[in-house]
Amino acid sequence: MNISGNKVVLVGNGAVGSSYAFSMMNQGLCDEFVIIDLNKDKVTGDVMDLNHGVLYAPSPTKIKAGDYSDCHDAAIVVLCAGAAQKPGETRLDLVNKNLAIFKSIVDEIMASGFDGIFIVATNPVDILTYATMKFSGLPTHQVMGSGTILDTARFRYLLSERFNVAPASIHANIIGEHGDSELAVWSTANIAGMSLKDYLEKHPEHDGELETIVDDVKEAAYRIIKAKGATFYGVAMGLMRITKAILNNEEAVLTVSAYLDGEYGHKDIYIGVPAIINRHGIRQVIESRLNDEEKEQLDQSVATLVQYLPR
Ligand SMILES: NC(=O)C1=CN([C@@H]2O[C@H](COP(=O)(O)OP(=O)(O)OC[C@H]3O[C@@H](n4cnc5c(N)ncnc54)[C@H](O)[C@@H]3O)[C@@H](O)[C@H]2O)C=CC1
Ligand SMILES: CC(=O)C(=O)O
Repeated sequence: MNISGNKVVLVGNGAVGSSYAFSMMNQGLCDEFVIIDLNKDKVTGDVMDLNHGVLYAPSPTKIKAGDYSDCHDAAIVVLCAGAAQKPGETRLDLVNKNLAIFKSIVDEIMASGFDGIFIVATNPVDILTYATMKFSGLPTHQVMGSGTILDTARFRYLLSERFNVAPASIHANIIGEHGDSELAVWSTANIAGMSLKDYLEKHPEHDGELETIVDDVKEAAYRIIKAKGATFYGVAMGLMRITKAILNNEEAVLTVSAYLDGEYGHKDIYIGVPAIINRHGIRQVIESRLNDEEKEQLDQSVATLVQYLPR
């Protein structure tokens, strides 16, 4: 596995990919950032535009247009290529179209000799992450998806608004499919070690508000797509956060789409769960304690995804 250098290659420079490129440049996280897309004019324009902002970034990134041969010495390849949902479509509706696109992209990347870490964002992300692992033949720890990193951020933002506590000080996760069957792990959610259940007993004015928060998380993408056609800033920050955890060898716990090999009672599936991320990719899936209702919901989410896996 290639764990030297910090070159990042982005494949898919649409709304999500270009927002990710901007957040990466803004944070100055890597020395070299290469962009690949079928739409070469858009890449040319974005590369110029991004480079014109580098002076004001905390440290300089060399940003350039590239092709698949650039992946050979990349530490990370981020996949944002493919079709996005139209209003009314679910993420799972995109599966056949995006699996076909991914087969050709992943084959080209592997032909370059790539041996780094894949981060997948394209939907349905859990299925495409599994497909990337299968198409690439890389070990499961070198392939991850953005999973529920965005849903967890939406959840913690909404909780922070409700309780007037910073999102970073709220410990609460959304797990499962990045999609309609995802679930909130309420049983372990806490603020400074105080469970949300205990917190609510002390703040009865918030009683009954929590279930609407989960609905708001699940509906967020549909509402944003209806309002402006696509969602991209939130996921771009989530992708940047995962990239940072890898490049800085952080051992950070993030809710990514990770391969389950018996954890939570499931095998041979990628799904959103908390996992420790470091320079080697996924070091370990964390098995949070779930209550019976949450376990049942996670089982349902796995059952939903299994039907779509390419076998
Ligand atoms: N995981 C998550 O949390 C989120 C995932 N998404 C997903 O990200 C994906 C991208 O969404 P957008 O950027 O909004 O779509 P977009 O349509 O703006 O961009 C897609 C890009 O992929 C490129 N592309 C298509 N086929 C290609 C190929 N064979 N090789 C290279 N480039 C190719 C297109 O030229 C285009 O630039 C969608 O599947 C969307 O559902 C979007 C938001 C959140
Ligand atoms: C589009 C999508 O997957 C999201 O915003 O959650």
